[in-house]
Amino acid sequence: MKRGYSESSSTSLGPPQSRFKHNPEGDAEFLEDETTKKFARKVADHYSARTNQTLEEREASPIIHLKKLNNWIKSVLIQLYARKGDAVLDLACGKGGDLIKWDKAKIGYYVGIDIAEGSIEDCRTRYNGDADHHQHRKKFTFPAHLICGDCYEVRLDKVLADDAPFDVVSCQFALHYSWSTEARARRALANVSALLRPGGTFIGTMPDANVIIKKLREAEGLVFGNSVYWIRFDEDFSEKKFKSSSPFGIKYKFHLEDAVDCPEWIVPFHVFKSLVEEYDMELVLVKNNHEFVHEYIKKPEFVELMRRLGALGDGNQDQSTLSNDEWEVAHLYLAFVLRKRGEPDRTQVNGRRDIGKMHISKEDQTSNEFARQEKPAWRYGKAKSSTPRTVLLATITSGCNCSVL
Ligand SMILES: C[S@@+](CC[C@H](N)C(=O)[O-])C[C@H]1O[C@@H](n2cnc3c(N)ncnc32)[C@H](O)[C@@H]1O
Repeated sequence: MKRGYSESSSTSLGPPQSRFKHNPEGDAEFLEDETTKKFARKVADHYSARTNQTLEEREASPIIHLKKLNNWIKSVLIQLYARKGDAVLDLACGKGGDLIKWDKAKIGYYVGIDIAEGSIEDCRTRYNGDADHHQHRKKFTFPAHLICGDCYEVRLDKVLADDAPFDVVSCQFALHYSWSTEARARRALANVSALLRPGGTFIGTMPDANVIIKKLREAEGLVFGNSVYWIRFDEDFSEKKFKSSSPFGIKYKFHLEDAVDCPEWIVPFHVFKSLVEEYDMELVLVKNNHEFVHEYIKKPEFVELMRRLGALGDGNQDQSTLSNDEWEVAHLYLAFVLRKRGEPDRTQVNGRRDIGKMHISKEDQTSNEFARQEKPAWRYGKAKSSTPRTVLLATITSGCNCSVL
C-alpha cells in the first residue's frame, strides 16, 4: 500500500460491469445517457460554485446550528469507527470539512475524492493551511491524496490500486447522488466494497427516504418544507406512488438555505440494504439523525463535543440554539454503518476495536414508508442500452504534510 508521495496524474477510465449482477472483474463498458450526465454535472457545478465562507459569514448562516449538528454527527461516527493509523477514503469529500475530524482520530492516510473541481481545490487549500480558516492550526499529521472525479461512474479500484485497501470509507451527505440510476448506485457500492479491507467499515449519512416520502404523502401538493428548506417532486410522481420495479431515479429538487440547491434522488433504504449485501457488506447500524442525536448525546464524551461545537448553544452565555425548522431538516437524514465481510488481517490492523461487538438492534431497523403502497417489495429495473465513453480524472497528490501544486 503506497502511503507517500506519488506523481499527479490524469486517468482515463470507462466503468465496466454488468448492470444487474455484481461483477467486479467484468470489463463491459456501461454507459450513461445524456440526462444522467447532465444531472451529475448540475450537481458538480452547484457544489463547485459554492465559495468558502469567512467565519463571520458562516456564523450568520440561517442554518448555522444545523451545520454544527451535522458536524457533531459526523464527528461521532468518525470517533466511533476510525482508529489511529487508519487509511481513510472520503468519497464526495467536498471542501474537506471533515479533515480536522480525521486528524483528531489520528488516521494514518487520507484519500479524498469529489466531482466538484472548486471543492477539491478548497480542500487542497484547507489541507495546506488556509489563511482564513485555519490560520493558527498545526499541519495535518496524515498524508493526503485528493482526486477530482465522479465516484459513481469511475472504477476507483483501478485509480486507487496503489492506495487500497482502506480501513474506513466515509461518504457524508452524498451517497444519494449515486441513486440517479441503478448503474451509478451499483458503481458506488462496488467501489466501496472493492476498496475496503475485509472487516473494514463504511460510514455515511444520507437522506432518509421514509421521512421524505411520508412528508410528501402528507403534503397537499408535490412541494413541502419550512423556512430553511423545501423539497419538490416532479409531476411524474403526482400520484405519490413509486413502482417497486424502479427504485432508482426518483428525483426531487432540494433547496436548503445557504447550502444546497440541486437535484437529489430517493434511496429506499431496504433496497440499499439488499444491494450492499450483494457487494459483501452487512448493515451494522442505521439511525435517523433525530434518533442518532438522542442516543449519542447521552454519552459524556459526545455531550462535551456538542457543547464545544455549540449546535445547541454552549450551555453558558450563548443561548442560541437549533431552531425547530433546522431540527426538522435533521429529521430528513439518517446515519448508517456497514461492515465489509471477511476476517480482518490482524497483522495489518492498527489496534482498532473488536468489531465483533457491533450488532443491529431492533431499533436500528427503520420503519418502511414504502411498504404502505400496494407492492411492498422492490425489484431492480431493467437495463437501458447505452454507448461507450471514457471519464477523465485529475489527481492531486500530497506527500506527508507537503503543500501540493
Ligand atoms: C452535501 S456535500 C457533502 C460534502 C462532504 N462530504 C461533507 O460532509 O462536508 C455533497 C458532496 O457530494 C459531491 N458529489 C456529488 N456527486 C458526486 C459524484 N458523482 N462523485 C463525487 N462527488 C460527488 C458534491 O460535489 C459535494 O461536495
